[in-house]
Amino acid sequence: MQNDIQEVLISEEELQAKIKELGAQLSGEYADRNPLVICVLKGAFIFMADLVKRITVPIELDFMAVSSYGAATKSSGVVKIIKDLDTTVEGRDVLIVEDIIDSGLTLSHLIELLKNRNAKSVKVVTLFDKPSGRSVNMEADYTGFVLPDAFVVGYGLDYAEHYRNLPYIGVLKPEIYTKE
Ligand SMILES: O=P(O)(O)OC[C@H]1O[C@H](OP(=O)(O)OP(=O)(O)O)[C@H](O)[C@@H]1O
Ligand code: HPA
Repeated sequence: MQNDIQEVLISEEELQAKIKELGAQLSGEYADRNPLVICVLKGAFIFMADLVKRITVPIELDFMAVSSYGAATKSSGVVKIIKDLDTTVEGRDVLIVEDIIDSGLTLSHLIELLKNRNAKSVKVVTLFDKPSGRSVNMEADYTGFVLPDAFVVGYGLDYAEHYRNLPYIGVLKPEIYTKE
């Protein structure tokens, strides 16, 4: 698995230091608001677990599974909801936890959905942002790292469902996916 990685971009230690900072910022923003913190599965599962341990104020959690990449390195453009929330968002302060914003399609779809369901506020924290990939206008409220134009894996992010369990973020060797 490690042999398929061209370069480690962000180490485990750098990830944890940034997540601690984000947790402190969010604890300030959401004190006394009991936000509904929504994990966008599958990619954000590790970030969600590490982030909520760094939030020191009361929160509630929920999970949504969304997919648009399949076994590809470009978004299909069709955002499929595979698992919906268990909780109603009406009147709630909602914080979406994403692993990466690339084209922006997943988040623009989700934000519209949650606003249509009458959430009181919808904000986004993303660990990674790849601005070079954007096809729609989309900015997170809180961002961990800005990434270069490369397909990355690890720390929850996959290529064809593999590499999610790498503890760091790495650039995948292009020969792994050029047969697409
Ligand atoms: O900004 P975008 O171009 O929409 O890309 C970002 C989304 O793509 C990935 O999810 P994917 O659809 O691969 O599903 P997964 O989380 O199950 O891997 C990632 O986890 C984000 O949710
Ligand atoms: O660079 C990426 N890697 C893995 N999953 C992704 N989903 C959007 N961009 C990426």
